[in-house]
Amino acid sequence: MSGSTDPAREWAAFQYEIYLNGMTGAVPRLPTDLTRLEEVAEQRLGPGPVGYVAGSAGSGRTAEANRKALDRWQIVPRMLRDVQRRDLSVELLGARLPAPLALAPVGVLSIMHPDAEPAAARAAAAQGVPFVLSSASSTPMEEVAEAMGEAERWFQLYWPKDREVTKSLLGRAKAAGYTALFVTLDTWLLAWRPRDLDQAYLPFLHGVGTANYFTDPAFQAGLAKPVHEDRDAAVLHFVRMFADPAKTWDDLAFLREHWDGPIVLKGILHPDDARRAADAGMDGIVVSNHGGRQVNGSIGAADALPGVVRAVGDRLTVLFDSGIRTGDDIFKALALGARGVLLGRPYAYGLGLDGQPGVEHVIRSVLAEFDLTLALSGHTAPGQLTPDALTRANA
Ligand SMILES: Cc1cc2nc3c(=O)[nH]c(=O)nc-3n(C[C@H](O)[C@H](O)[C@H](O)COP(=O)(O)O)c2cc1C
Ligand SMILES: O=C(O)C(=O)c1ccccc1
Repeated sequence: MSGSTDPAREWAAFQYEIYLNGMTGAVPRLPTDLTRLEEVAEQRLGPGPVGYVAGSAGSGRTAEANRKALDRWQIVPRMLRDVQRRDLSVELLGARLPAPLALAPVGVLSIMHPDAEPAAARAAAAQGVPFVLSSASSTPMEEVAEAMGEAERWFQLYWPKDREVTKSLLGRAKAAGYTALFVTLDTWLLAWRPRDLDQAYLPFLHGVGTANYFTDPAFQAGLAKPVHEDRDAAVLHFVRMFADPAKTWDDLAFLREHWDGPIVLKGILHPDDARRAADAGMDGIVVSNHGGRQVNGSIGAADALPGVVRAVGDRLTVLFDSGIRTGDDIFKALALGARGVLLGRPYAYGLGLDGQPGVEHVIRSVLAEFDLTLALSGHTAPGQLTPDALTRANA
């Protein structure tokens, strides 16, 4: 998107582009109701990969709770408020963004499409939306950065056991132009995930998700033989050092020491943990339950949001993910106090179904829908949204 146009107008114009394409026979290849992406992905993509992405922890209660928590709220539109000109832009983590949206860190994207992270990152860059690169990406972080040009990029860390590897990953991320660091706190261990267990499908065992490590000098230093000479040993080493369940709040000082940009803790659900993040001098948090992929039976992320915002909303940047599927979901998360949202599975499906254009379709659709929801309910900017815009749905 060129910087000179009004982003909100451009997203609304996408609606007409879709009509026109439809009229000339160039029908959109992906659903415009983004809640249908999963069903289409299930039909068209391989059972292992789509099971990995769509799957969640245990019996799926948390993924379900995420949807219920958002559906419990309903928007109460207001009339006659001059919504002709809208400005969706926000300032987040030191960056001016065209909209309160970023693509969530999703590892192992090559299981969805051979173009993987660089394609998703290019799609994000084309829309001015930040891309959060997973440390478990299937492409080295430098290559993804290269694909993005000057566009805003953030790096997500799975915090390794080994300090040298941690320092090395942070140094590389900084050098490659990633500005903010997202540290994921809810995935020191992979949860009990029946779809993957039943299909015996784990991407690492297919050698996916190790790119940042296998290219890392500090990681390589811990191997008896080079990666290409003993790949199995390298994978085993990766699995052992990839995350560290022994970490505590005291360890955050180490990250502060080795990262001079904004640090965001991802996976906060309890107000006391949010306070601890603020006390530790963190710049932001993501209220998230990892899309329901970690603790089955846990609180729906949107149910956790108001309490966290009450506790720390004025002390650090509160972001939100888990369950966002549509533009009205973004509206609700912002009205409940989030300053921005991350989108997870929907863009992974877009990538799987149509590569970079598929991700662009998802971003443009969700933002067009958000812009229209904002306007049609009487608002012209994300900063105007408060809980007053919502009501609890009758059970
Ligand atoms: C296939 C898949 C891989 C993921 N990989 C990561 C990851 O590498 N790092 C991370 O912090 N979160 C990861 N997540 C969690 C997302 O960042 C995000 O929290 C979650 O997808 C949000 O929920 P949603 O999918 O309902 O939008 C992953 C999620 C999925 C579906
Ligand atoms: O699958 C996930 O949810 C996830 O976070 C992950 C963890 C390690 C590697 C790739 C993805």
